[in-house]
Amino acid sequence: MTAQLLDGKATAAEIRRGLAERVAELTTTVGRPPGLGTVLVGDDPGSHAYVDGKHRDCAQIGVAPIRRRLPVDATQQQVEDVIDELNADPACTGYIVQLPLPRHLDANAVLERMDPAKDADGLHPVNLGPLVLGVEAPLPCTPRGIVELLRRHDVPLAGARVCVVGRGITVGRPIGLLLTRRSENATVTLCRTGTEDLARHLREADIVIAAAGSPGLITKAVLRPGAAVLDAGITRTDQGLVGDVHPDAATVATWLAPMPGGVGPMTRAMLLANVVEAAERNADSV
Ligand SMILES: Nc1nc(=O)c2c([nH]1)NC[C@@H]1CN(c3ccc(C(=O)N[C@@H](CCC(=O)O)C(=O)O)cc3)C=[N+]21
Repeated sequence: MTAQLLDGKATAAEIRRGLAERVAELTTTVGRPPGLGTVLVGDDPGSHAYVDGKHRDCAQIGVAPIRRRLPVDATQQQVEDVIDELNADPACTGYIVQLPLPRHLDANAVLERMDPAKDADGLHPVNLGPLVLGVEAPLPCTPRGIVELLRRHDVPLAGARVCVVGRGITVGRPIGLLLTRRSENATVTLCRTGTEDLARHLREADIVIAAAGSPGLITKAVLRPGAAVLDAGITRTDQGLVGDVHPDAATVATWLAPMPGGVGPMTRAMLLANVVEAAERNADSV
């Protein structure tokens, strides 16, 4: 058996086509396109590549890119000045601060200074409250992308046993909150790589979401035959980017969202969706 592809690349392209139509309409009614800002501090090549990708996505659907770059030794004040500037800029509908920030900066203070209405990542503390409450607010992009990918491939969620590995703020922790909403009704076990008997939790799961940043962690040996497997892990090595899911997993899984081509493109599509939705909310309120 070889797993069917949860094709994030194709699904994201389809989502972008729908968003492009909404952007065209907004641009006409509002008189200017929605704008997505990125704040990049330092010169980490990986971060540069990700941010470039986000700007390419913007260009494809007619969203205006707003780039802000700061040197690796930027002060807290300099970064916060950029945040204040984007908060005040009416052309900037939403923006992200590319993480991680250099260690000398206080990332939480930077994120808290953002206007929550412009939080394209859905990671502002003010937007994490509604995530827990299940009321409307921008959703974290990777969890939203994972749910969208599963839905569009008719992978059943209601009653499914989901094992998440990784309890990070961008993926693991919030995906547990999304999947246990009434609209999804999954049963979620949230593990870390050090969870005792991790293999036992994994073997019980109908759906495995790997977000640990631990290359090759999920092998066929720890999977229930027929499980759906989504790789949200990404580690930069000398051999290139490596996911959390071992290639042999494809021989026992029914569904596989691979890295690359699975969760990553969906994350980027959801960033665009968050910006377009923010622009639509703004257009409705004037
Ligand atoms: N404020 C903030 N928001 C983020 O969303 C954020 C961040 N900081 N910091 C870094 C991580 C990482 N991340 C990725 C998104 C897409 C791909 C992606 O599209 N990957 C391609 C492959 C990329 C390649 O080949 O270079 C794929 O999986 O097919 C990867 C990584 C977003 N992040």
